[in-house]
Amino acid sequence: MLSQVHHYFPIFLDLTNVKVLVIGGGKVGSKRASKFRDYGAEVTVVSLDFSEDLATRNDIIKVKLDASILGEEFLSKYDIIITATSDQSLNSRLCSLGKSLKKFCNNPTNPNESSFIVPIFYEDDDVGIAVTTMGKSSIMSKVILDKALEALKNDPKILLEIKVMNDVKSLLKSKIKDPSIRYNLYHKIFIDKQFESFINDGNIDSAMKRAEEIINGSSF
Ligand SMILES: C[C@@]1(CC(=O)O)c2cc3[nH]c(cc4nc(cc5[nH]c(cc(n2)[C@H]1CCC(=O)O)[C@@](C)(CC(=O)O)[C@@H]5CCC(=O)O)C(CC(=O)O)=C4CCC(=O)O)c(CCC(=O)O)c3CC(=O)O
Ligand SMILES: NC(=O)C1=CN([C@@H]2O[C@H](COP(=O)(O)OP(=O)(O)OC[C@H]3O[C@@H](n4cnc5c(N)ncnc54)[C@H](O)[C@@H]3O)[C@@H](O)[C@H]2O)C=CC1
Repeated sequence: MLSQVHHYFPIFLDLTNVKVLVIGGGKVGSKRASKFRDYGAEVTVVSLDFSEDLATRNDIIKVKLDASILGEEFLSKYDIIITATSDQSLNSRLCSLGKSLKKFCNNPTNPNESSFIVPIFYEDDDVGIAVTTMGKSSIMSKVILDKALEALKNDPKILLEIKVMNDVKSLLKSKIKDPSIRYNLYHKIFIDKQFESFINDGNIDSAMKRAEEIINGSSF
């Protein structure tokens, strides 16, 4: 797994109150600024000019400035820095300065310099799926994501089972104090044939009753 190639650890971040600086307010910068803002980050865009999309967003701070004058003091104020100007060497320099200040930096023009990649993703209240091809092709990442979503759509049982297994977890937490016993029972219920067959029939009430039966019947 750990070859010479740059590897990235996937995480799902809560961006509430996270301070994001986007440098460059063109096509790429606007899209990223909007996405990060939509997910709760406090976003500032520094650019020579701003796209129409950005101009209409009053929930994003815009600073009209030549980014080549930005230094440590300014960058220090942010948690995440995205360098999306049309000047590649400026992007590289600022991303590298950001990383030296222990900030997370994304340089969309050069994934090898980025501390994280912005993946193609889908997320709702139940499922999050993020795909990258390590910057090789965002088009192919989209193809992979669409295949995963199609597979989910064709198997509605999975979505039902996520809800049921979450209910089973709540039930276990209310009945059993020891986490290791809970964990074992959680798996026992999941692989139980009767439980599975109730889920296959969409019979949630019976599935939950069966789960309770297994919990009550276990010796703990
Ligand atoms: C490494 C990465 C940056 C990172 O670190 O985050 C990166 C890199 C590059 N993309 C390029 C091109 C395009 N990217 C898009 C779109 C998206 N690209 C995004 C992510 C990423 N792109 C990261 C890797 C993700 C992965 O591994 O899959 C998305 C998800 C997020 C977002 O941009 O907000 C967004 C999805 C929108 C959607 O479809 O839902 C389009 C289409 C469009 O804009 O409509 C095109 C034009 C067509 C094409 O060429 O594919 C180029 C060449 C630039 C040049 O020509 O100079 C580079 C640089 C290079 O390859 O050198
Ligand atoms: N990762 C990705 O998904 C993609 C990356 N790219 C790359 O991203 C970069 C930006 O692309 P676009 O947004 O399409 O370009 P664009 O031309 O739409 O926007 C560039 C922005 O940078 C700003 N800018 C330029 N020099 C500046 C400076 N010194 N100080 C402050 N702001 C400055 C401009 O004012 C402009 O708003 C390009 O290098 C391009 O190759 C392009 C397409 C997709």
